[in-house]
Amino acid sequence: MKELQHLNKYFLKYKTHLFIGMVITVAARIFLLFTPRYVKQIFVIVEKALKGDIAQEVFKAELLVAILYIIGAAIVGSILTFFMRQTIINVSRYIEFDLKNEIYNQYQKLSLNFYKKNRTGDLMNRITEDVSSVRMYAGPAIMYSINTFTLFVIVIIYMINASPKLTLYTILPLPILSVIIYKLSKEIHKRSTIVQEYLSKLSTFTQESFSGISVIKAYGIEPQTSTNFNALASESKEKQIRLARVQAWFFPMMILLIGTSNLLVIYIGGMQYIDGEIESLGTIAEFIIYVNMLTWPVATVGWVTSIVQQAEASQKRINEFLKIEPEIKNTKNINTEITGDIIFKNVSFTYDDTNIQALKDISFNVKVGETLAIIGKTGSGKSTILDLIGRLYDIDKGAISINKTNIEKLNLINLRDHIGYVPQDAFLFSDSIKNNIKFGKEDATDDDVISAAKHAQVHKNIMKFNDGYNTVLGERGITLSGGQKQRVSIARAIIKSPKILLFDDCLSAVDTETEEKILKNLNKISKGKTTIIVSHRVSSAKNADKIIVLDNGEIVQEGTHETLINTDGYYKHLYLKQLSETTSNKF
Ligand SMILES: Nc1ncnc2c1ncn2[C@@H]1O[C@H](COP(=O)(O)OP(=O)(O)OP(=O)(O)O)[C@@H](O)[C@H]1O
Repeated sequence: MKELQHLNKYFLKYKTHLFIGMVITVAARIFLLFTPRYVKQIFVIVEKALKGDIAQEVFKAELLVAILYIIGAAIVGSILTFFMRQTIINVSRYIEFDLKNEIYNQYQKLSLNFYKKNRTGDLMNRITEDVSSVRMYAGPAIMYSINTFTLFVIVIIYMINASPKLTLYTILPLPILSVIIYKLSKEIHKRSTIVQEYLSKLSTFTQESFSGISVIKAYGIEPQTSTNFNALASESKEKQIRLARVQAWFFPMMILLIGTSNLLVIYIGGMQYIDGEIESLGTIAEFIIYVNMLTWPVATVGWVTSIVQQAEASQKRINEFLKIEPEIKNTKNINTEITGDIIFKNVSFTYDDTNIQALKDISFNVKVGETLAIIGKTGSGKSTILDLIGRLYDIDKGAISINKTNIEKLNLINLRDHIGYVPQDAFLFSDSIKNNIKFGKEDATDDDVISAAKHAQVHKNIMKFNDGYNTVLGERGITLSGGQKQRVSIARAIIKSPKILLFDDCLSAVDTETEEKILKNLNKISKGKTTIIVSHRVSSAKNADKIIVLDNGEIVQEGTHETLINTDGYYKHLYLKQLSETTSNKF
């Protein structure tokens, strides 16, 4: 129960609801317990009438009163049961909502490294499956526990009052029932966890197949994919059948044990009646109802125990994530002015998970209003530099400063707010084009959106769609071409009008003519801003104020386009190669 203490703050938050729920639960049980007592009463009245102890009119009147009591108590009890669920189960839904938000907010705070170390499925499971099983504890488990406790205490008092001996025999099989249900619930949970695992394997498999359907079709591997799917589905079916087998025992076991208790009541009660130990057959009827009333609550003791164990395990997994301190911490809460003067001083950086040293002793600076281009072979560390400016990772050695302040001392939110970043792999959300662009600036007007799209040279393409800017993009923006996606992503960065613009090879999918136009526009809008362009193309770099060439995490060349094309090295080689490609493309 240690892990579940995390929920105490929520129980405290909803204490009024919970208290009302508890009072209603107790009241509902009290009313429902009227039935057996009045059933007995009816037996007594009938017995008296049969013996001729009461007149016909009195008999009818007393019978009517008893029946009305039973009906009235059942109605009130049912209404209270409705409100019992409405209060306690609702509280569990509120707690579920709060907990999901708490986990989601924590996820948002955690750094990229966390996402690399944990699989998406696991992250999803904690916010869905684990929260669901915790909710079962916060709602049904608590409700059934109060229910069982109240019912048990009242019923046992009533039963002992009526016949202590009969009480003993009646409740004897109940603990056995509880233990059996506990064992069954545990087994059901074990098997249903396996079933869940298979269901998520199946959905991951199908999701991947649908996302990669073009590759599957292009390679003609549909039959192989179907065979793999069938194999997985058939394993999943086996697990489902194993689960159904153990679930099938649940009700037969309950019926068997209720039957045994009923038989004991009738047999022992009958013997006691013959021996004159109990006065009326009504007591036997009353006890039969008690036994049936007790069976489900007693069974729930086993069930609730298993729910609490599952919830404890789930909350433990949730707590593990909630306790993680974000690696990248915001050390300053007040905003610091950011103008975009960037200095890298002897920066080295190694990725934790791969142990790859991506940057080795890098030093450079970009002044406000300047454009820096970074050129280099694939894997040379270009994207890493951009990630470090946005403090997606903290560095091992050296210092990165903006406005002469170490970025670790800047307000993180403010820093990222001043950066317009266009990643290599443009990610668009399943939303309208307009909202995808506005993502960078929530309060942007339609005119701002259009202007950003024009600067990114994508306005004309957007206007060709029937719904224009309201065109909804499918999963990962499948209705757009690679180049269009890149340009929407550029518009998203431009609209923010940030102090620092970071472009990570984001013109790779557009033709050189469009690239030229975009670069010209960028030149206009980046006045007074710092721009860093990562590229494999000399055409993207040539107009930059400064160019650095990276190789294997080190700066191997540095200068302007003019100086670099006149110096032997990677840049000149690349320039000549791309120049000859352009020339040959013209013919
Ligand atoms: N998230 C990461 N985790 C671990 N290693 C990484 C990660 N990102 C990059 N690396 C490694 O760091 C090195 C530099 O990668 P980086 O992405 O910075 O290169 P790049 O020059 O941008 O390459 P490209 O031109 O192909 O985009 C590579 O060896 C890469 O494998």
